[in-house]
Amino acid sequence: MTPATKPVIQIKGLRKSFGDLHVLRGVDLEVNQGENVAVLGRSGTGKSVLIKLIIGMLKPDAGSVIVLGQDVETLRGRALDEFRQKVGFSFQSSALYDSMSIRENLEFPLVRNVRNLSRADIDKAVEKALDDVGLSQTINQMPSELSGGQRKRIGIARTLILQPEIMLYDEPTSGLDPITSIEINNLINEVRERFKATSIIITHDLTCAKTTGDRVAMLLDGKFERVGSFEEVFADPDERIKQFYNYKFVD
Ligand SMILES: Nc1ncnc2c1ncn2[C@@H]1O[C@H](COP(=O)(O)OP(=O)(O)OP(=O)(O)O)[C@@H](O)[C@H]1O
Repeated sequence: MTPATKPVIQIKGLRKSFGDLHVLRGVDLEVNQGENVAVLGRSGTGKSVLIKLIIGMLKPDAGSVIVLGQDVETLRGRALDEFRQKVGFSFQSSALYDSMSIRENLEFPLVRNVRNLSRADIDKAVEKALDDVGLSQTINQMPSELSGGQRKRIGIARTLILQPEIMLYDEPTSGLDPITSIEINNLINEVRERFKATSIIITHDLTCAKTTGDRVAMLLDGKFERVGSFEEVFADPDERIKQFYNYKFVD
């Protein structure tokens, strides 16, 4: 197997229900090293549940999630902490601490997760992470002084600072105007190029899926009904796809 086709996320027969609500009904997906997969689905179809299963925040009812060769369900304690450092999760809300400066927001995951770092190491890592997302000038600002797009970038920088092997983006463009969305899409692609990271991008945004996804996986009725290039997934759309994605998108 060549490195280009090495699967780093392997999901098989994954099922998850909450009482009578059968959210995931047999999800299968393989994501290869260095690949960006965009997961599209309507609100409430289980995209966040899927992410939580991938990072071990939820347990599957059936099926398996193997990430970086480890069965996520079996990870506990320190092994789970180490695993979560390799899998960066960028929240929909950016989840910045409003009372902390941008510098302090970026230091936070480092200080919490990496032991024995010197002040100089921390400063260097923060400066590099900010430079990676093109926002060096914001280092001493507060989150409230930044635009929505800048906050999303800082959220991504805060995830990148731990140099994860996998990036999970939850709605990276939600609430942004089309131009700022394009900038975030470009950043997601740059992250793949520069860090050779493997990414799953959860989105409702067709432009985001088209721009960032090497492949697109369409979650419908608890399963990935269609997986392939954007063009393949939207060729010959059935009624369920047409109903929700019948609008124009930016190229
Ligand atoms: N811990 C939980 N307990 C009970 N029900 C839950 C739990 N987590 C999610 N659900 C339900 O599972 C369904 C899928 O939720 P999920 O958050 O994954 O949707 P989503 O596709 O991410 O939606 P959105 O695009 O709106 O964020 C929803 O009906 C939700 O209410």
